[in-house]
Amino acid sequence: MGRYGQLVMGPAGSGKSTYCSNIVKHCEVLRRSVQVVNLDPAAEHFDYPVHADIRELIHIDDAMEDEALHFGPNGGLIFCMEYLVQNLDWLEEQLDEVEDDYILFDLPGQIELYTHIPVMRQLADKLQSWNFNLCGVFLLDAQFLVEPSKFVSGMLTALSTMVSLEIPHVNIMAKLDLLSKKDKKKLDRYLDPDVGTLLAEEFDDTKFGHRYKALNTAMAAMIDDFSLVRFLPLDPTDEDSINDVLIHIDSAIQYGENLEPREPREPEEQEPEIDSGIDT
Ligand SMILES: Nc1nc2c(ncn2[C@@H]2O[C@H](COP(=O)(O)OP(=O)(O)OP(=O)(O)O)[C@@H](O)[C@H]2O)c(=O)[nH]1
Ligand SMILES: [Mg+2]
Repeated sequence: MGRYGQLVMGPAGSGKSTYCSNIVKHCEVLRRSVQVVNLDPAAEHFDYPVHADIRELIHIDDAMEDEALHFGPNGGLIFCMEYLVQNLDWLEEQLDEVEDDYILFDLPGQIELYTHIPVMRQLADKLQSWNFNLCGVFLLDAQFLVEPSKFVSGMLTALSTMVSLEIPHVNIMAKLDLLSKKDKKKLDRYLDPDVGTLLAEEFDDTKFGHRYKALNTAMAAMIDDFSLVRFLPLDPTDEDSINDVLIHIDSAIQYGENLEPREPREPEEQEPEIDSGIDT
């Protein structure tokens, strides 16, 4: 069996660690083995069993409390991630111990890490050289997506991450359970967006919109023409929704194509049926 990995990315608080924990719980029911590696040196709390933890290599406090470095929280985080990519043999050792190689990498939420500095690309390249089939999983909080201007800004962040990593990429609209009824009704427009129309509605009657109409039109055309960015909805209270997301990512990394058939469960231990979507 090959090695498979998800790089779980997204802005601060977008739900990355919760997503990892939900996928682990979901896979337990499916009897699928999935491990999580915490790569957030500033993490304080996560409720999944951790296979490896960057804080054993370097902790954000190491960078902030060091007399010579004196970093603040943001510079400290970048320092730690650069330290990680200079010491990737630590990660290689941790990963060598895993038997079933399907790993979720829970990453920090500082957006510069994905858009401005090369550490994520270096990490992804290294994992691929260790035979990982990788998928970038980019989470954005649904509450920050259901307005045209926020949507475009989120979309461009996701796009810039996708372009810089050059690996299969899935965008997720997370925390759907927190949307109001009114916002839920608007959801279809954002899941299958016509960016030009969205922007025109938001900006056409404003001074800004008038001045930057050409720019907005070009941006919308680029996103539409290339179908570059789509979001998958994720409602953690709905197992089908978690399953759909997982099937999508599995197919992006071709997981499941060479799997051995699994033994069926005894009837008494059967849990609620969830279609794994994988032909066994
Ligand atoms: N209702 C709801 N709350 C969520 C969901 N996902 C995350 N949360 C909450 O949002 C907050 C942030 O979630 P985390 O999973 O820690 O987010 P994160 O992206 O790992 O955050 P950082 O690592 O700090 O960047 C927590 O209070 C979670 O309980 C969701 O799908 N639904
Ligand atoms: Mg987290």
